[in-house]
Amino acid sequence: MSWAEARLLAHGAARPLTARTVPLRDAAGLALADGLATLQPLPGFDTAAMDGYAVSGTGPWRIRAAVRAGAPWAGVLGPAECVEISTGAGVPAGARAVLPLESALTTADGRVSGPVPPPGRHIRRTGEDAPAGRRLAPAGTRIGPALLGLAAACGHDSLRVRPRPRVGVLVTGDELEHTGVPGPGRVRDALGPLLPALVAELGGETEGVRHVPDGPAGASGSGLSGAVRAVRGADVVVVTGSTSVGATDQLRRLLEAAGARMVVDTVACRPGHPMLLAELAPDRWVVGLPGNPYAALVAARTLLGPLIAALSGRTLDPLPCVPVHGRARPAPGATRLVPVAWDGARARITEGHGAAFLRGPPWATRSPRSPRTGPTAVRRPCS
Ligand SMILES: Nc1nc2c(c(=O)[nH]1)N[C@H]1C(S)=C(S)[C@@H](COP(=O)(O)OP(=O)(O)OC[C@H]3O[C@@H](n4cnc5c(N)ncnc54)[C@H](O)[C@@H]3O)O[C@H]1N2
Ligand code: MOO
Repeated sequence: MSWAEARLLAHGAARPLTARTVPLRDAAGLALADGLATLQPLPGFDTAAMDGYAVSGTGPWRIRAAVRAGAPWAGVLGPAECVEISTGAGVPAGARAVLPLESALTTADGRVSGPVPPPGRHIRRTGEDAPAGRRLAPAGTRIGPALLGLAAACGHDSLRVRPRPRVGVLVTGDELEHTGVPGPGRVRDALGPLLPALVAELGGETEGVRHVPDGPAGASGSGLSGAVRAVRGADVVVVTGSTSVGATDQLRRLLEAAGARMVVDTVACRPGHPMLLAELAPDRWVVGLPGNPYAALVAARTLLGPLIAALSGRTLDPLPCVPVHGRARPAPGATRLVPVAWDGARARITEGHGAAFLRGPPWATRSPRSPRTGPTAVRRPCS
């Protein structure tokens, strides 16, 4: 299976989690379950955009009232009349424009004079940004700070969202140490710390990280199969370091014995090819990541990212197609996955990306511009 196909299959495998309604303060980072429509026109009334005078006809203008933000004035301006007005206040009926304070003079008889502003000057018209009912974001949009502000501006107190998929992490490997500098033949666990942060970045929530011995399940139910059963309440169980064909690599045997449905079983990419995705029971997913840390990272981006996006009701972003420079070993018949840092419109391969090493990946950066807004010559989506 090609790398591109594996990504799409992982995204296509799962249906979105059941939607729930949450207050705005709890919605950051989640995905909209429904489109976001505005409950009122934006802005909701003709609004002064400058401190000054809302004037009618030509001057000099007689001042009828002082209008402040939040306290509308119900009168109607006639010719040569004005109100003193604050930025953000409602512009009264009959006003043609706002004359800024800096352009206005007061005459000896207390009237206002100044250049006649063109119609509509410094007035934000009702619904100028969006009429009431307009859909401003589709279902599946990830809710960032600006979208929260927009939702509030539209009059919403809560949003229907998809909850964060819950991910249980099982780290296997009898050679692993979880603190300090490992002794001879021992290895420091890099994935226990890496995965919760990656899961959060991908839009999920880690239920817990458990360390599981390599040995098969004994009568006590210990071992990987017992550990997978013990992860309750998670939508996805991620297992690291048990994907190969060695004596201690039990994940495929365990899945087969449990009657799991394999969705992705080995991918034509380097590193990370032993990765897998299986449905253990309806709506319960297992992602197998290779033990080599960089291989695990790319495998998680290949399968876990799209799976979490699907469970969250989000679409998969198209991949940008850009010129890349730097050294990468070709992988005949497979996709070579390398960390890249953006270097203007090009991507530079960061050194130190062997399957077992994490020296290069921390320097990888996301695209500085969306593939949809960048110059098309260098950012056509890859097929
Ligand atoms: N006969 C074959 N052997 C291997 C093949 C193969 O096709 N045939 N594939 C190799 C590739 S590629 C990979 S990747 C690994 C995948 O193996 P596992 O997923 O079973 O992982 P392990 O064997 O347990 O570990 C591999 C390597 O990674 C280190 N490791 C494991 N977990 C961690 C961790 N949490 N933090 C840091 N390092 C970790 C472990 O010590 C090993 O060095 O299989 C190859 N073999
Ligand atoms: O392909 Mo393995 O996944 O070399 O680390």
